[in-house]
Amino acid sequence: AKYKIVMIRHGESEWNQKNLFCGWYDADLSDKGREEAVAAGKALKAEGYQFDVAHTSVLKRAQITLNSILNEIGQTDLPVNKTWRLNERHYGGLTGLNKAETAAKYGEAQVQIWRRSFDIPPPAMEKDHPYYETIVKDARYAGDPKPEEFPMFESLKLTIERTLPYWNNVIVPQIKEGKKIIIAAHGNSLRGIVKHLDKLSDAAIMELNLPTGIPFVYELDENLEPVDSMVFLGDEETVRA
Ligand SMILES: O=C1c2ccccc2C(=O)c2c1cc(NS(=O)(=O)c1ccccc1O)c(O)c2O
Repeated sequence: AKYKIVMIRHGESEWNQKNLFCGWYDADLSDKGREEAVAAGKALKAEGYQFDVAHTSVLKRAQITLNSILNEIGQTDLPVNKTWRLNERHYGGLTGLNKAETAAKYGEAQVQIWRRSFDIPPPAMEKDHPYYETIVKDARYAGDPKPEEFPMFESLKLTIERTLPYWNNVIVPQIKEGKKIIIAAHGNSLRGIVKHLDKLSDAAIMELNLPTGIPFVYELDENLEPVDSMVFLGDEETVRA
């Protein structure tokens, strides 16, 4: 195929481990997540991968995953682009809640509605939310997104709508220049790219749960149409809901 691009969902975070909605909260990787990241680097090294540029989110769980990989393949000097557009979906007022708290606060029926919907957002993160200041005032965002654009909640639809402009305007031109690219991001931002590449329906993309810490490769033709979709390196465990 004309082009190849590698993507990876970050390793398990400390909040994944506790089954908390994480979203834009900057949780660290768990020990397991760090091990996953190192294993991913080793798998890429074993296949001889080298890159010209990396793209990741502004959240440390994706950045540390990427750094582990670059360390394993001996490319710690690689240019890395960090953007909020590759961040995880923003879970609004649910940020920091676990399953029991969510069901207790909103009821099981509402949870099932949210769980199955593509465009119904969670409740907004209000100013009195425990993590409002930590997230909204974080210096890493400094005006991007603009204050009037800064999300306080996202549906999967909204997440995909803010990820794809970065794919189309930044990553695609680099692919066409022949750059070898790795993207280290999050379950829902990667869903946006996968949905776009494979022309998946809203229902189909909601069925797709990318495993943490396993690199996958897309081979694209000259029109950036997939020749090979989502080929996992190492032991594949594609999780389908
Ligand atoms: O409540 C939600 C939800 C609410 C608002 C937007 C999106 C989602 C969503 O995508 C989701 C949910 C629950 C569960 N499962 S759960 O009910 O077991 C659950 C609830 C709370 C925290 C973690 C859990 O695993 C999921 O697997 C989801 O994908």
